[in-house]
Amino acid sequence: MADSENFHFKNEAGEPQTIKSKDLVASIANQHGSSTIIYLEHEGDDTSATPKLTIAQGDAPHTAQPPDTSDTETHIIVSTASGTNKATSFYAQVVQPVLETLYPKGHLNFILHHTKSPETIKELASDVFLPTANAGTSVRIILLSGDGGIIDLLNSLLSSPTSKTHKTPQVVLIPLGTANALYHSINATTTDSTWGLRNLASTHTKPLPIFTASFSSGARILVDEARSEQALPKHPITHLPTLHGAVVCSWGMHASLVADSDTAEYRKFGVQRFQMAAKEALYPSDGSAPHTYRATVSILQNSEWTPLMDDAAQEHMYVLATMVSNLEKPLCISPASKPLDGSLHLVQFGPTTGDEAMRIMGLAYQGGKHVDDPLVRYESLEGLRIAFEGKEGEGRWRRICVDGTIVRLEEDGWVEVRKVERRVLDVVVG
Ligand SMILES: Nc1ncnc2c1ncn2[C@@H]1O[C@H](COP(=O)(O)OP(=O)(O)OP(=O)(O)O)[C@@H](O)[C@H]1O
Repeated sequence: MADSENFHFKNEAGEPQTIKSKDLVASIANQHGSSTIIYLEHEGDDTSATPKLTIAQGDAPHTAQPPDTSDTETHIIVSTASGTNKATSFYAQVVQPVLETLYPKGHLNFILHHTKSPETIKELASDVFLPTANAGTSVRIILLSGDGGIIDLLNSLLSSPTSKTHKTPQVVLIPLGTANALYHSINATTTDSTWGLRNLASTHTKPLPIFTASFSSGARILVDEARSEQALPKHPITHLPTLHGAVVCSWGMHASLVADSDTAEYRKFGVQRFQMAAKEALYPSDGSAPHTYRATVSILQNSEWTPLMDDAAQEHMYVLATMVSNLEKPLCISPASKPLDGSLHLVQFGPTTGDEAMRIMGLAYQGGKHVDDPLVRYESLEGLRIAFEGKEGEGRWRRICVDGTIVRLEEDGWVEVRKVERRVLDVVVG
């Protein structure tokens, strides 16, 4: 029997048991004619701590029927350096036993990959997943990573043309990164506390909406804690440096704090690293005011580009276009965005004091109340363009964030973001 909050079952001794429905991964029929109930137990209120997995036998209504996997090539990617390096132990302690239970025979054919470098996921996508999908085989990728893993998949899958027989690969997101914006946005309206494990038995998918960011020719990706630079992939037709994203493109305070906090030292602090870097940027050690960011920002609405404001008034602190509602589980950046709805929203505010910026961002952590603040501009759009036109001398103020990747532009550089209609990855949903 299931009520909305609790799931009831009888254990092997016939004793009644109750668990929270949100912790139930699946209740499935087993070969003994009874049920196998898979659920998680959380320690205290710390939702970031690895939960305890329980697999019980008993009598229960069935909530899932794991699909036949014989026609699908299933890959598991464990992104070993995501978040606080927990993906390896989470796979061994939680994901692997769940897969063995859901797919007693099928899991023997699943192909397991542990990442060895920042290139592993990109190489798998271009060398294995794309050719397999192009040959007309169904590919399902179980991805234990943060947003970076999805972006790596996306960009590599888009780097070569697809064939006539191509089948869009599916991805099951298991959130093992720092912010996990895409996962938390897809699940913003659900009460699922199973770290995406419930979707391991699901056959429902939705296309992942994406955007394209095109850059001026001198744009470079900053890597290795900004100690080195990399060229961006070039678009096959426009030949412009190009990145594809599914979460966010930002400049100003957001891009700076993502960039500044992407060091081994900061990463140890998990999701706190973003707020720590924000404080450093907003309260410079010399006591000066936070930086005023200067560039011409334009928005695309109803197929027309319009500057956000008069050129002389173009000063900013926060400029961000997003396809998701939540940048972190508690940080609702765009309350009007619904899961995988394909919308793009602008969040912008101008130069202000550190205290005011903290107040505005504090409202975002209260369910997205910042969008009602008079200082914040919030609207739906089809594209965003940021052109520096020599207005920012120092490179650190010309850093753009595309889903966590940091791109530094030239003094007269520019970036243009547009939604694109292309089906590259299907996300498995509940
Ligand atoms: N073994 C490894 N060595 C070096 N880099 C790795 C390794 N494994 C994964 N990476 C890279 O580390 C990055 C991890 O990014 P990911 O987004 O998954 O985690 P995160 O940044 O902690 O989370 P989020 O983006 O959700 O905040 C990816 O770019 C990935 O390619």
